[in-house]
Amino acid sequence: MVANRLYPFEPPWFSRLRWAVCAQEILEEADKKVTTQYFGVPQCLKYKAIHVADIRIQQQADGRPYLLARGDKELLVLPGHVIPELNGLKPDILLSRKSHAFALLGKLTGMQVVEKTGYHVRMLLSRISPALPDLFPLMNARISTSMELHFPSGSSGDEWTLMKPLPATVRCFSEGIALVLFGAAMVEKNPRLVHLTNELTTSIFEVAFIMRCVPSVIQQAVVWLLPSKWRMERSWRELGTFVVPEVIRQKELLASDNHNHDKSSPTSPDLITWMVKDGRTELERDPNVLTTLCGSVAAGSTYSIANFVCRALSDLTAHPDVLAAIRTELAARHVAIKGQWDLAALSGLDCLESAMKETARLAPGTIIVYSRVAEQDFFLDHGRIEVRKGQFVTVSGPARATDEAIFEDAKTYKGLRFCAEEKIEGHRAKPFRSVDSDILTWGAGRWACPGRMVADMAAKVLLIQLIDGYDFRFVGGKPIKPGSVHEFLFFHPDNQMLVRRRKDAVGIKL
Ligand code: HEM
Repeated sequence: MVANRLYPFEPPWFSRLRWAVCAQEILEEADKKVTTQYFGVPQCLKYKAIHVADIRIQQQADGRPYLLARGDKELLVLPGHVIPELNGLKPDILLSRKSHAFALLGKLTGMQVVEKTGYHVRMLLSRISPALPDLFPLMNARISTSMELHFPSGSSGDEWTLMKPLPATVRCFSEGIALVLFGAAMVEKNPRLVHLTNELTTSIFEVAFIMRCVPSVIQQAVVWLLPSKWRMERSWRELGTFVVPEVIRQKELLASDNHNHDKSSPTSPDLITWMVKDGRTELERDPNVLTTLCGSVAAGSTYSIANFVCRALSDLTAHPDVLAAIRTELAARHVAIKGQWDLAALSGLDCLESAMKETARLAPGTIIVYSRVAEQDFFLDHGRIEVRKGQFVTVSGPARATDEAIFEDAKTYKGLRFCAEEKIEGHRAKPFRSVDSDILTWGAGRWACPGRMVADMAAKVLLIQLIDGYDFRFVGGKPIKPGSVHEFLFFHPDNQMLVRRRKDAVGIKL
């Protein structure tokens, strides 16, 4: 028996639709630690008055694996405690790329090449993350200027302004991500790149989210009925008109520099420049492949950070005590560093780091994490779990992140839980940017998010200035719940909040 399948020969499309609208409830029910259980109709289906029989699934004992019908694939949901064992498996046994390309419908969204290469991932880890001290002032300037533009201006104490935080933060992070992808010179020369990567990302997600509801056999035809597919194709082509000539130009330049034996680091520490410089194989030097890799990094980054920052702001608005503690901490740091904020000054903010972890723990970007495909048969957990070649495996994020054995009062938001006196040492040793297989913000193992250092820096640049400079309030005092589609949780782009300049801001300018 399989979770989210009502009867053995149920057409997979029904599982697809249920998963698209009720993934959270389906996973939560399947995670319940019982041996055999009836699962009632998910609450959201009840509201929509769809009559389906009770879902009966066989669930093994506490912490044991189970099968989940997502509609497009049957996933083996593994217990979180096997993550260290999975981390030890070599890439010829367990691979992440295939499952990422599959989940975001690489064939339809134009990102299929990420199944063949992890070059962009390697570059983010080995070249971009170490270059963050150089990128910091440039990224900071772009994000901060955009913040001034898209958040309410005016003197402190002004009337509240009703605004949509997600589109505003997406604009800020598009500036930062464009810089990481293309470098300052290219973005200044072609400001259109900022909006273009944003448009591309939006249409990629629209195509993927809608087409995940359509049976696989007709996807290739049906996708062309979507306006977002046409928009996406246009954006990919336009992106190519910027990236391809730049790659060719840099390759020619490099060829002449190599001739002069120039082995120095490039002057601009951006993804394109590094990919051109380090590319060894045909694939890694192909301008069209590099265009796709830049587009797929944009897709994986901008909305992830924007969603996270909006969720964090919303959590802090709902918990003024946590917000006050962070403001006090920021004011103290501001005085200690005499207002000179650099990359080092963003670290060691215990309260802020704790609140960031808590938001990521309770409102992750996706409820299933550590998604991989088995390339060979193997056994786990002392031979108790058998995984067959070709099997898609995953881990339930909420089952791990809200496990009472790991987190006390696990389902309750406690923004300062990680910096409590008895936890502070562990907290400082594992700041927000660290891979943590209890919270799973970044996944885990060798394929944990390669953009986590960039995300940590960019999120703090915006969060610190927003927390110090603005007051936030819910419309009608009603807290905002995360939206969800398939396994993805998000802050809805149409969500509104009331925002105004803060009277007693200490004036942090990064
Ligand atoms: C708060 C923001 C972000 C969150 C929560 C997040 C989370 C994640 C997670 C959970 C994964 C899957 C890891 C796994 O399978 O174990 C992932 C993959 C990835 N992330 Fe992020 N991410 C964020 C920001 C970024 C940024 C800023 C970048 C780039 C600059 C980025 C680039 C990527 C890429 C390229 C992958 C795919 C890795 C692969 O194919 O192996 N992410 N991210």
